[in-house]
This record gives sequence, structure tokens and C-alpha cells, in this order.
Amino acid sequence: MALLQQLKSQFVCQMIIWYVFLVSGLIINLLQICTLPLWLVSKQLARRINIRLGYCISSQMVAALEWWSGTECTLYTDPKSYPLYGNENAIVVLNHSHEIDFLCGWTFCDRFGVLGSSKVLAKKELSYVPVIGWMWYFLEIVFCKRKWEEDRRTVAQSLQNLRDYPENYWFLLFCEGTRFTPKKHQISMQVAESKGLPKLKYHLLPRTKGFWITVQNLRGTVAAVYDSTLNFRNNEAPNLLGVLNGRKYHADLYVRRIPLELIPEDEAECAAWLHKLYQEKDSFQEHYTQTGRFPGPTVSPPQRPWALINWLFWACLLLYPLGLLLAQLISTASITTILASVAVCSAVSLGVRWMIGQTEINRSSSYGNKEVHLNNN
Ligand SMILES: CC/C=C\C/C=C\C/C=C\C/C=C\C/C=C\C/C=C\CCC(=O)SCCNC(=O)CCNC(=O)[C@H](O)C(C)(C)COP(=O)(O)OP(=O)(O)OC[C@H]1O[C@@H](n2cnc3c(N)ncnc32)[C@H](O)[C@@H]1OP(=O)(O)O
Ligand SMILES: CCCCCCCCCCCCCCCC(=O)OC[C@@H](O)COP(=O)(O)O
Repeated sequence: MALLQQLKSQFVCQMIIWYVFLVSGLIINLLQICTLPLWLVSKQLARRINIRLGYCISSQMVAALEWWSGTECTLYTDPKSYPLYGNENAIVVLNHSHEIDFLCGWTFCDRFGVLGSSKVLAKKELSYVPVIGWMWYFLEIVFCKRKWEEDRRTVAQSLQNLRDYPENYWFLLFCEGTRFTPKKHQISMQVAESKGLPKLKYHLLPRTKGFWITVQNLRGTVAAVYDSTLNFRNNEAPNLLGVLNGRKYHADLYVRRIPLELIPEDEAECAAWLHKLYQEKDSFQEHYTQTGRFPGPTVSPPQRPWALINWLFWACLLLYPLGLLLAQLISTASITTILASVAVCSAVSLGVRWMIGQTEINRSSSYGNKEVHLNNN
């Protein structure tokens, strides 16, 4: 067991995973481009094909979490809501304090069969990330600049486009708008104070505009909001490099299903509703800190084999030509070819390392970091 753990952290294993992810990802991005003419002929078919192509990329990261690192995910939820998960459209509201929260979200998507179709309100910068960001264009992910004056029109339009989406999806919203850091927390609590809102201990003050516009534009096509609160056992702060090194974590996710009809239509009332939701989320986090668990019964939604099968398929397809190339390199062993191979390996590892950097909190944006001029009236 210890030997296997040692093996998982070896650089050569990392390189194999990165190589398969990057090369298969770029091939899939190319295939996605090839579907462009189809959008003009049959939009719904193009969407269904892209859902499957997207699955081939995102499920590789799910496979890394579930099969490589062996991370376990426990769901705390009402058993009456459980059968609805994956069988309806939903808006997911999730806390944003962990580097792999999006990946745990993807794992749950996979277990409920909505991984390829799931959506997120993502910052525009992520659309430039190769493989993942490029894939997102074809999955109709909603991007925002976090500048309301510009976003209010573009975000509403992108949301309207999802109204006739052909497969069930979960639309993820990190209402805090950025990852939790002590400084961002302190600033957002000043804003809370100026608005006369109670302080939150574990969350940043939620941004309400994105939530309101999402609910407004998806009303009638989305059945519920899944209020989701994520935590990791033993106070761990997991990260993507840990996952790729084969480190095992245990995620706990508390989900409450709230029918969409219960959410007020009026903007101010909707904002007040969201603030109250975050106060409740804060109390669930407090409960977790005190007791090591969330309230209510637990379930472990079954793991599905498709993410692993997909990874094995791409690995077989791409490692064979790589092996042939390496064999040829070794047999010819010219200094130029060796230098060229070292350069390619370095470029791959630098590229993927930069992509992993996008998930790291210490490289988080300055959004929410700037002192705001507060008006206490
Ligand atoms: C059964 C299982 C269930 C669940 C499983 C869980 C999950 C799985 C689901 C789906 C997975 C799918 C995909 C996941 C894959 C990958 C995701 C990866 C990452 C992408 C995530 C991101 O990129 S997060 C960043 C982008 N997103 C957001 O920002 C969303 C939230 N933001 C908003 O909604 C904003 O309102 C906005 C972006 C629409 C506009 O932002 P802007 O800044 O322009 O406006 P504001 O909202 O801030 O308006 C100004 C108001 O804010 C007040 N203010 C000022 N400073 C602060 C502060 N520091 N904190 C709080 N508030 C502040 C200011 O006073 C203004 O107040 P008003 O009263 O006028 O509103
Ligand atoms: C098998 C996989 C191996 C290869 C790994 C490559 C990894 C590429 C991952 C890129 C995915 C990017 C998703 C990042 C999600 C995220 O967490 O975004 C942060 C935003 O919410 C808020 O940003 P900020 O304001 O900066 O806190």
C-alpha cells in the first residue's frame, strides 16, 4: 500500500496523467470545433454531442479524484429529495473556500448523471484556460466579468439560451464571487455591517445580483435550488496537486432542496432571501466545526465506472504512440532529439502547472480585496 502511494507521487506518473489530459483535451477541443456547422443544422444534436465530448474531458478530473486519489464523498440530504437529483434542472448554491470544491461538485454531477451538461456562472478569465475553458464555450457556460453594468445584459442573454437545453443540468453559483481569504472576509464583513446584515463567520457576504438574475431567467425551466455546503474531514485544505499525488481526502456535502417557487421574484426580497440562506449556511458550518458532521441522514451516491473507462480509453489511445516515439528516441539517441523531448516535457509540465495554478487560492484574483467606500446611512 505504501509502495503504491510512493508510486502515485512519482513525477513520471504525474506526467502520464498530464499528457493524457492535455493531448486528449486538445483533440476533444478540435472535435468540438468540428461540431460548429452542425449548430446551424440541428442545435439540439450539436448540444448533445458536445455534452458527451465535454464529459470526456471533465470526467478525467473526476477519475483522478475518485480512482487515483480515492477521495470519498458523503452526501447529507433528505432521502425524499434524493430521487429528484439528476432528474430535474437545478441551481446549485455552493460555498467557495476550498481549492477542489468545483471538482467535488463534478464528482456529484457524475454520480447523478449530469456531468457533461452541468453549468456554472464562471469568471471570464477561465474561458482562456486551454482544454477546460475552451470546452466551456461549446457547453454554453455562462461567463461574467464581475462588472454588473456589463454582466446584467450578457449573463441574462446566456441564461435565456439555456431555456431549451435538451438535457438535465445543474447550474452552479458561487454567490460569494471569489474564494474565501481572511482579508476578503474582513472587507465583506465591513460591507455586511454597513448594510445592517449579521456577520458571517465561514462565508463571504454573498453577491446577490447574479443569483437574482439566474433565478429570474431560469424560472419555469429549473425546478429547485440545491443549497449545498461543502467541508472536508480533519480540517484538511485539499488541493489539486494533492489529488494528483494520490492523496486521499474525505468530502462531506450537505444539500437541501428548495423548490424554486419559494424564492421571491422581487429583486430586493430575493437578495434578502439569499442573505438569510447564507446565515443558515454559516450555522451548518458551525455545526460541522463543533460535531464533525452536518445535520441529518447520510447517503453515499454510488460511484460509476464511466470516468475510469473514459480515462483508460484515452490512455490506451495516446500512450501507445508515445511509447513508440520514446523507443525511437532511445534507439536513435541523438542529442537534438533528446533535447527536443526534454523541451516538450518541460512545456507540457509548465502548461499544466499553470492550469493547476488557476485553482490555487494563493493566486486568487483581487476581486473583493479592495476596501470599499462605505455609506452607513
Ligand atoms: C446533490 C448534489 C448537489 C450539488 C453538487 C454540487 C455542485 C455541482 C454543481 C455543478 C458543477 C458544475 C460546474 C463546476 C465546474 C467548474 C466551476 C469552476 C469555477 C468557476 C467559478 C467562478 O468563476 S466564481 C466567480 C464568478 N462567479 C460569480 O462571481 C458569481 C457570484 N457573483 C455575482 O452574482 C455578482 O453579482 C455578479 C458577478 C453578477 C456581478 O458582480 P459585481 O461585482 O459587478 O456586482 P456585485 O454583485 O458585487 O454588486 C455590487 C454590490 O456588492 C456589494 N459589495 C461591494 N463589495 C462587496 C464585498 N466585498 N462583499 C460583498 N458585497 C460587496 C456592493 O455594496 C453592492 O451591493 P448592492 O446592494 O448594490 O447589491
Ligand atoms: C486529470 C487532470 C490533470 C490535469 C489538471 C489540469 C487542471 C486544470 C484545471 C482548470 C480548472 C479551472 C477551474 C478553477 C475553478 C476555480 O476555483 O475558479 C476560481 C473562481 O471561482 C474564483 O476566482 P478567484 O476570484 O480568483 O478566487
